[in-house]
Amino acid sequence: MTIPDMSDLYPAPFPQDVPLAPLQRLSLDKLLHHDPAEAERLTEVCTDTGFFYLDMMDHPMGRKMWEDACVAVRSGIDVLPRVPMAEKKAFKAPADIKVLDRGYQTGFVKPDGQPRDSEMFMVPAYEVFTKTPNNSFEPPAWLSQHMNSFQRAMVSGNRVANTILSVLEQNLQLSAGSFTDLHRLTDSSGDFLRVLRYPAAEADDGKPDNARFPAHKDAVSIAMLFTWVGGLQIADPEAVHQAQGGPVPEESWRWVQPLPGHAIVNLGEAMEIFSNQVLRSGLHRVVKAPGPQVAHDKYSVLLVVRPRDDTLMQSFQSPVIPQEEGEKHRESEVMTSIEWGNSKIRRLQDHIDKTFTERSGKAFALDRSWKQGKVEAV
Ligand SMILES: O=C(O)CCC(=O)C(=O)O
Ligand SMILES: [Fe+2]
Repeated sequence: MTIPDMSDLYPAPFPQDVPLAPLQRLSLDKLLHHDPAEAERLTEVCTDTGFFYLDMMDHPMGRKMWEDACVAVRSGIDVLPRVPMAEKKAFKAPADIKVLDRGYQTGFVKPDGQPRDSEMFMVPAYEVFTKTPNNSFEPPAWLSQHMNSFQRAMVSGNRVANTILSVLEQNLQLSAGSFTDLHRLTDSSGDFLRVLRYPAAEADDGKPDNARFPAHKDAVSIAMLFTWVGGLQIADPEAVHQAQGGPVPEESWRWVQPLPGHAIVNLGEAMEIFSNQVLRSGLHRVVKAPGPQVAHDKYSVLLVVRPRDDTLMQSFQSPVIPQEEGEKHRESEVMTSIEWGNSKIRRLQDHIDKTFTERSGKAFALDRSWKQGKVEAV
C-alpha cells in the first residue's frame, strides 16, 4: 500500500536512541471483521496500557481517515502560524455550553505574538452536523474555508471509534449497541476535532518546563491521534499505579514514535468508568520533540468521541465487569457525561494554571470563558 507523499510533515528523523513505549499495532481491517485473534489483542491492550497503534492503511475506511487527517493538519499548518493572536483568541467557547469542545486555547504567548509551548483549536462535531435553532455554531472566519475537511475527518473518526467500541462491547459480554449507541454522530455529545501546534523550541534541556501538555488522561471515550513529529510520551502503567495519583518518576515516561499510516489510539477515562476499571486509560503528556525534531513545529490532529450528553457515568453490568459497591453509586450521585466532562476538564485546567503560577512566580489563570458557565466546583 503506497502512502501519499507527506515528507513535509516529517521534517527530521525520529531519534533511535530514546526509550519507546511498547505499543501493539492493530489492524483496522481485522477489527472491522471481528477477527477473533485481533479482538483478543485489542482487549489485551485495552486492559493494560489502553494505548495502541491502529494501522489505517489496510482498509478503505482507514485510508480515508488517514487522508482526512492529513488534510486537517495541513489546514492547521495554513492558519495557526499566520493568523494574529488576537483573532485566534476571539474564537471562544461560549459560557454554559459544552466541555471544551470548541474554541482556541494557548498558554504563554511570547512578545512576538507566537505561543511558546502550544496552541490548539477545537471544532465541535454535533453542532456542525446538526443545525438547530438552539445550536448555532459558527466557525471563525479563519477556519471557515477548512470546515469541510474537518467535517470529513469527524465522520471518519466516528466510524473508526465505533469499530473499536463494537469489538470492546462484544468482548465485555455486553449486548450489541451498549457502547456504540452512546456514540452516534447525530446525538448531542462533546465530540470534537482538535488541531494542536507545538512551536519549534530550543534544544531539549531535560528540565521540567519541557512540558508542552501536562500529564493527563483524556476525558473522552476514545481518542484517535494523528501526529508526525515526536513529543508524546506515555507513563509506564506500573509506575502510575505506584504513584497513587502523584507525579510519576521521570524515568517511567516512554516516547511514542509517530508511524506513517497509523493512528495512535487511546481509551479515555469514560471507558474505565463503564467497565469499572477493567479497561484502562493511559497517562500521557507532550514534551519538546526529541533529538533533531526539536527544531521543528509539531502538529497533531486529535479526534475524540464522548458519550452522549445524558449518559450516566457508571459501570455496565456484565459477568466480566466486577460490581461497584452499592452505596457508593446511588443514581442521584451519578454524573451525566456532560457534568463529568466539565468536572474533569476543570480539574486539568486548574492544574495547568497552578503549574503556570508556580513556574512564573505570579498568579496566572488562562483565559477560559467556558468556566463562567454551568461548571460545578469540584
Ligand atoms: O499532540 C499530542 O501528541 C497529544 C495531544 C493530547 O494528548 C491531547 O490533546 O489530549
Ligand atoms: Fe491527551
